[in-house]
Amino acid sequence: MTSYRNFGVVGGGAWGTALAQLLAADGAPVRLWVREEDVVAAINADHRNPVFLPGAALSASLTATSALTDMAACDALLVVVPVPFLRAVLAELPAGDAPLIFCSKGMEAGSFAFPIDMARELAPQRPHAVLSGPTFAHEVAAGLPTAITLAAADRDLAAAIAGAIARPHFRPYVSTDVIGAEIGGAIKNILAIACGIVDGAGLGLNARAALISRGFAEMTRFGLARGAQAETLAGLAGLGDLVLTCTSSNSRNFTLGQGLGRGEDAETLMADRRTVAEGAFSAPVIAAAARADGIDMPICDTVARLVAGETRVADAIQALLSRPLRSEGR
Ligand SMILES: NC(=O)c1ccc[n+]([C@@H]2O[C@H](COP(=O)([O-])OP(=O)(O)OC[C@H]3O[C@@H](n4cnc5c(N)ncnc54)[C@H](O)[C@@H]3O)[C@@H](O)[C@H]2O)c1
Ligand SMILES: O=P(O)(O)OC[C@H](O)CO
Repeated sequence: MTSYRNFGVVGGGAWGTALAQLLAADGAPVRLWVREEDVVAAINADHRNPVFLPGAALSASLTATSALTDMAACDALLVVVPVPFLRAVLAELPAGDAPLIFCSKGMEAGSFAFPIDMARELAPQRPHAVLSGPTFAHEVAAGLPTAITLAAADRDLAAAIAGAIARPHFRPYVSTDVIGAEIGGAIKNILAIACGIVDGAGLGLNARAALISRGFAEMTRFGLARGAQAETLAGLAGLGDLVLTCTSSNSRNFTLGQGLGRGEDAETLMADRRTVAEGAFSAPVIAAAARADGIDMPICDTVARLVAGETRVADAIQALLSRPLRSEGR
């Protein structure tokens, strides 16, 4: 079985930096591609990422570069670029056959592509995998216990990557259900915005539990229709991540929702921020994909309309609560 030792990480936001630190903590050399020159300089000089992961001390063996060509020497690449910018970065990656392990959570506007779909188009010669689950970056960087799904169509590839990135406190579970892992991560972000809205609007914990449960029903309908396995959606990359992000103000998606719930408008909340709330990008895309496929996803659709400023929170809640009664299995 191939063993991967020379990891590169593409994307120096909070999650890319935390994953690079995970792999470099034992002194292994890890190369991190970072778009922002000030962040490259801070990582190399001070071993810190003050913009995206303040507070985490980084190993000296983690070095940053702003040149994607420097990633050519790596034998596996973790790709951690937010989905709206992913296509452009993939197109600039140097050619090679090192596997790409996608760690971003979302669906691209227009194409309805998940990261793996973009990779099949732009880097078909490379093997592909997905890493997704309940993983706040600052906790992983701090070495707190974490479990995650590592999915690849080729089980041997998934097992080889899982073995190479596993650490005593970081436990990947192997799966071949790539689409399930991608769908779980993309949809939980949207539902975290919904739960933040409920929190910000002071609607109570019953409402939050109802949203998590009915939101999971939406994730399951969408996933099963696209060939995902129910056990993946009920696992770390689906329900596990849904519970984490829907219950914590450490989540950027949840805090965006809290602002919306307090009556602030989405444009103001998202202006000038350097971090991403992927759910705001994915909500209209998943809602449109579901509509096109005839899949009922009222919560995701409502989040999409709230983020677009097309409805007000009070009206949206009223509309959701006044839908016709139905069986729970639907
Ligand atoms: N932060 C977490 O705890 C966490 C955990 C798991 C998964 N994720 C996922 O990882 C992905 C990256 O999130 P993050 O938290 O690392 O990012 P972040 O919010 O910390 O930082 C934003 C990132 O976007 C990049 N960016 C901004 N504009 C860009 C452009 N035009 N072209 C290319 N890149 C651009 C920045 O360079 C930076 O890397 C997202 O899909 C997120 O859902 C995040
Ligand atoms: O801060 P969020 O909402 O992007 O969530 C971060 C991770 O996806 C949690 O698993």
